Amino acid sequence: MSDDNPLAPPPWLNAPPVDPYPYEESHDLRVGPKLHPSLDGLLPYIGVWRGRGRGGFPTIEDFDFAQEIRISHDGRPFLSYESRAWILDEQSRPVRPAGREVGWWRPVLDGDRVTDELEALLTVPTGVMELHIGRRKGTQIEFVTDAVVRTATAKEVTAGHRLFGIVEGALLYAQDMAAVGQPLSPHLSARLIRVAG
Ligand code: HEM
Repeated sequence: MSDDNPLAPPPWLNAPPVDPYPYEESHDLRVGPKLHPSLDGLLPYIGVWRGRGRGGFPTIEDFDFAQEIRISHDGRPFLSYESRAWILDEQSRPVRPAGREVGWWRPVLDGDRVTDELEALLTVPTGVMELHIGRRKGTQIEFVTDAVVRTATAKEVTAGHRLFGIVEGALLYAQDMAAVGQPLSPHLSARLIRVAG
């Protein structure tokens, strides 16, 4: 790189172009890379899920929403978590896009031993990042925030609690938050069924 102009063409610019990202990512255990053994306990979550839920908070009106969650892996010891939700009217028609979230679920290892603990890093586009500590009992996972970081313009979220479970093949969760001066209170609960994977 040139010292005086950081945008000057670098000497390696003439190297051949690179192919598209060469590694597979999968939400379907029948295809793609081999699942990392540390993810065996989280295997029931891998897939694409779609369903509906109900939301509210002491400061807002209750609402109905639909949601898609994609939980995938690339062979390494973490899961990718992506969620998109939209508000529904009384006839279950889409009203507007709502919460989005991306993040990572990371099983905690003790040497080679997989523990029942996991770490989650989650980011929403409204300026909030949450670090969670999760504990898995069977297929049920309880996440509690360890830290919440916010941009200067974000709503004041100070804590979160989420319970995930797989019940009769469906993904169920309940999410509480402490925000805008309110103590930990329910914000969302939903039931999603597997649509792929
Ligand atoms: C399925 C995903 C979600 C849906 C459907 C959803 C929906 C909503 C709705 C409809 C509101 C009322 C204000 C508005 O209309 O925008 C709201 C407010 C809010 N949500 Fe969510 N949300 C979701 C996820 C989240 C997550 C992951 C967080 C955590 C950071 C969060 C934090 C908040 C906060 C802080 C408020 C403001 C409350 C207030 O100002 O009184 N939401 N949400």
